Amino acid sequence: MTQDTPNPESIRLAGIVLAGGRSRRMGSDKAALDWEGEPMLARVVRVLQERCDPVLVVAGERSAAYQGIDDIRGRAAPGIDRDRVRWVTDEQEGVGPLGGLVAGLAAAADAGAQYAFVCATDMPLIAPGLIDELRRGLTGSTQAVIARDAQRDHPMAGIYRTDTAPVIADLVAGGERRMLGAIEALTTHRVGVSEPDWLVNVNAPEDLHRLRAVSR
Ligand SMILES: Nc1nc2c(ncn2[C@@H]2O[C@H](COP(=O)(O)OP(=O)(O)OP(=O)(O)O)[C@@H](O)[C@H]2O)c(=O)[nH]1
Repeated sequence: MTQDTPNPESIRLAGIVLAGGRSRRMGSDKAALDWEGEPMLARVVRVLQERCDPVLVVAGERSAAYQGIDDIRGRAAPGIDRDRVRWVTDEQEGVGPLGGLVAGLAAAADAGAQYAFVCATDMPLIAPGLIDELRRGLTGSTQAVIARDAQRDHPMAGIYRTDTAPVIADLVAGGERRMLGAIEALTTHRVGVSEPDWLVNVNAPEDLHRLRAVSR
């Protein structure tokens, strides 16, 4: 069956922010870390809301991020429309971001979205332009469009069809834990993005210090 290439401008995109995990290398909850005056999670949600509806924040109840998420839920976060944010809990704890991806895609499908832009909470330089460039890479048969830079593929920055949730759930059930495992199993298109900074993520305090120094 051939599928028509969707019109990139008319695709309704949900947003998924993977925000669980342990933040072991950082030593504190990455979602709650300050970036230019706001928690990183709040920043990422605010940027996604420029292109995605709803935005789904996915984390496990025991994850380090829960504190940060609760802070953002409880506090007035400027620029965020809280009615368009949903909070999704990992179905299975401890299987890492791939488990969060399954829960997020299933929730996005329930919300009526055919596609979802997926990213991580630890990407403080993310911008709507990244979503626009990925969206233009979608064709009818594409199950995932992910960003790549000169070094590598970035499955944490991609648009996924929401009907791939069961495929990825099967991978997780089979023991797969790598995000790359998902894109190897799907019909994936890679897009070289014009601004590699959009893809920068911070894992440890030194990453954050370095990025703050160069962003000044
Ligand atoms: N929903 C969900 N998100 C996760 C999970 N594990 C990691 N993430 C998110 O996926 C992104 C990349 O996570 P990693 O840096 O690989 O893992 P981490 O647990 O955050 O950090 P480390 O403990 O230092 O490995 C981050 O935005 C995390 O918040 C998980 O089990 N569930």
